[in-house]
Amino acid sequence: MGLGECLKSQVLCQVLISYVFLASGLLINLLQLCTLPVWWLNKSLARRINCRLGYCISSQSVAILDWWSGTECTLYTDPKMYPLYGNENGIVVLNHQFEIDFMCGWSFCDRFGVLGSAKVLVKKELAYVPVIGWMWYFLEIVFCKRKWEEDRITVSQSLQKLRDYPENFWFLLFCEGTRFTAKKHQISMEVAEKKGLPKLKHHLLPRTKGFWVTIQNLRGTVAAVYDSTLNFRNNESPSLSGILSGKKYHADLYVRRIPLESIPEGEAECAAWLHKLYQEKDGFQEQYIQTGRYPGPIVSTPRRLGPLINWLCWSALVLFPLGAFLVSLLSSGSTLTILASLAFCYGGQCPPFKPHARGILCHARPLDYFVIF
Ligand SMILES: CC/C=C\C/C=C\C/C=C\C/C=C\C/C=C\C/C=C\CCC(=O)SCCNC(=O)CCNC(=O)[C@H](O)C(C)(C)COP(=O)(O)OP(=O)(O)OC[C@H]1O[C@@H](n2cnc3c(N)ncnc32)[C@H](O)[C@@H]1OP(=O)(O)O
Ligand SMILES: CCCCCCCCCCCCCCCCCC(=O)OC[C@@H](O)COP(=O)(O)O
Repeated sequence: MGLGECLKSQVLCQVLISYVFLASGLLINLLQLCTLPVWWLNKSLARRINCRLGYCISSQSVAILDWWSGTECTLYTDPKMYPLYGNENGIVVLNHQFEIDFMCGWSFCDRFGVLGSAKVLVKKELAYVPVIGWMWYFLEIVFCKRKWEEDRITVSQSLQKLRDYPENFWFLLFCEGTRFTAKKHQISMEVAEKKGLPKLKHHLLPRTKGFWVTIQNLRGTVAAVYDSTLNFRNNESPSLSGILSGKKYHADLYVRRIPLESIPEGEAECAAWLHKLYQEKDGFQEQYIQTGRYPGPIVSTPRRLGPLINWLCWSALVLFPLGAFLVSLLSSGSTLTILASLAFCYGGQCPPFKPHARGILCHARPLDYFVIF
């Protein structure tokens, strides 16, 4: 094991990364709160400031993925479409199978300059999570309760507000509505059978209402749907704890750009269109599993330095007071205080976290609970 790998596997490093994320995140949440008066004076300026502040938080997860773990994210797409990515608004339809799928999504957002403004239709529970949830509130993320009677009004209202958003954005939709597990797959295929729809092997049956309401409300604002299918090489089962301990994964993302005009307007037609899209996505996954490749060429999208620089700056800012505190603690000379501090630092160390299947958390260390939501 090299020095780098040895360092990355240290629990202390993972604790420090988490400390930087939480301390700087809360500080940024506070700065976001301070932008409230700006909303009344100049809404567009407030939104732009919040995009930058949001970037400071979400790019830390990109830095950990791209630079700390060294995970490679490869893009398969039509090179002719490449210049459009990041220069127009898009609705991203992504499969929801991996614990770190959103981190790979964020990494691609960064590579195309839309990380700060990235949007998602997310379950309401996440709005209350400090740092990420509070950041999302200021970024006008769309929350849903997964109760259509309530969502049809609130989701539409939130989407309408994005019509005059001052920056290009990608709006992410996990149409499956929940992360893939074997049990959920079995139930959803029973629903497919009842509805007379073809069975899917690698996806859950998509929920169509969120997609339809998004298309309906963002027509004229968004140029295209980016149909995106993600998988990992060599049957890797990536996890956040793996990323934190510096494990390198290999993500492959296949993106097709579908102009919004080609998507039907009526609810039933739009739903049928989405079901057909998921049947095609299922075919792409099958091809990937059989051949290790998606169709089409690979386009180079190198990781960017921005997230690393941002991460180093925030680390310096929040680690300095922590270092000063520890020095003053050590110089106090109280053996009891020093022993208590050491016990606190290492007390959270449990046996390694092992997911027994993709996406299922079965034995988590304290830090893993952060993403169990
Ligand atoms: C170039 C590079 C390109 C791309 C880069 C990639 C990405 C980057 C982009 C952006 C990144 C930004 C941010 C990412 C950061 C973090 C995000 C992380 C995680 C978020 C995870 C979530 O929160 S997912 C959960 C929330 N989202 C959703 O639920 C969306 C999908 N759901 C819907 O659309 C729903 O319809 C709804 C929520 C709007 C309403 O739900 P409800 O349940 O009330 O209604 P439904 O219509 O869905 O349900 C009733 C119908 O469903 C049928 N049914 C019943 N059981 C099932 C079943 N098991 N499976 C399928 N269908 C079922 C039932 O029969 C009803 O059918 P009807 O025919 O009667 O309608
Ligand atoms: C404390 C550790 C910090 C270390 C720094 C690393 C940065 C990591 C950033 C973490 C950001 C967390 C974003 C929350 C995303 C949650 C994804 C999620 O919630 O997926 C599950 C849902 O789809 C389905 O939920 P269910 O249908 O099971 O209900």
